[in-house]
Amino acid sequence: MKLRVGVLQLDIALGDEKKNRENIERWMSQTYVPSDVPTAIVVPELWNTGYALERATELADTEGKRTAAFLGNLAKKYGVWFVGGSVLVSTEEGHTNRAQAINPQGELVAWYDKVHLFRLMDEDKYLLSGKKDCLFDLEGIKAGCVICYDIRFCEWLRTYALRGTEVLFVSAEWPSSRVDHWKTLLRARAIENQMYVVACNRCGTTGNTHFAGGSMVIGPKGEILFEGSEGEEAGFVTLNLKAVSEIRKFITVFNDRVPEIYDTQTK
Ligand SMILES: O=C(O)CCC(=O)C(=O)O
Repeated sequence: MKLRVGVLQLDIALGDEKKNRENIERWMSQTYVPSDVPTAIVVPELWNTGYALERATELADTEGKRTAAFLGNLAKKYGVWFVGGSVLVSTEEGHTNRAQAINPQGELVAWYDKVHLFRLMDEDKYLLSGKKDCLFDLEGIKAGCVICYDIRFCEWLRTYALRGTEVLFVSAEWPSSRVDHWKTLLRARAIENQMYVVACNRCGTTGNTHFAGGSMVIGPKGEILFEGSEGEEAGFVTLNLKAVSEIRKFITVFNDRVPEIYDTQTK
C-alpha cells in the first residue's frame, strides 16, 4: 500500500481567514495529484487565524463547519485528503484548537481537539482541551493526527501506536527558537513507535515570534524523507506502508514491552 503525502508549509496572516484561504487555494492550484496513489495534504496548526486567541469569539468557526466545507470543496476538486491543519473552533462548551480529516469526497471523516494546551501561548486561558484521540482509516491505512505541543508527550503518542497507527499527521506553529526540539521529538516519536510521521509547521513571523518551517516527513526507522526550508513550500513524498510492518517485525518493541512493571514504578 502506498500513500503520497504533501506538506503545505505556509505563512499565516494573523486573524485574516480570507487571506489564509487564498494562500491554500493558490498552493493547491500548483499541486500535482497522481491518479494511481492516494494523496493526503497537511497544513499548519491554526492556519485560518493564527494565534489570535483573544479574538476567538469573533473569529472562531462554529463546530468547524466553515472549514470542513472549504477543505471539503478543495478535497473534491483535487481528489485529495486533507488531514490535520487545525483551526480555531467554537463549540457549545467553549473554544478548541481542532484538526479535521476530510476525504476526497469532501466528507469530514474525523476530528481532533488539541489535548495538551500550550501555556506559553496562553492556550489554557482561551481554549478547552480535547478529551479523545483521533484515529481513522485512510484508504486502508491506519492514520492518526495530533497538534504541535502534543508531540512532547510520548505517552500520548504511544497510545496511538498501541492502537495500530501507521502514519501520524502533525500540524504545528512551532517557533524557530526551539526548532531543534521539533526535529528531535518528531524523529524520536517515529523511531520509538515505528511509524511514519508527517509534520507540517508554519513559517513566517507574527509579532516577535519567528516560526521555523522545517516541516518533516520521517520514516518508521527514523529516516528523514523530507525536510522543509524556512520559507513557504510544498513537499511531497510517497510512503510505502510495507516499511512499517517490516520494522515492527524486525525489532519487536510492541511485543517486548513490560507494562505491568511500568505501572508499579509510578505508584
Ligand atoms: O512545545 C513547544 O516548544 C512549542 C509548542 C507550540 O508552539 C504549540 O503547541 O503551539
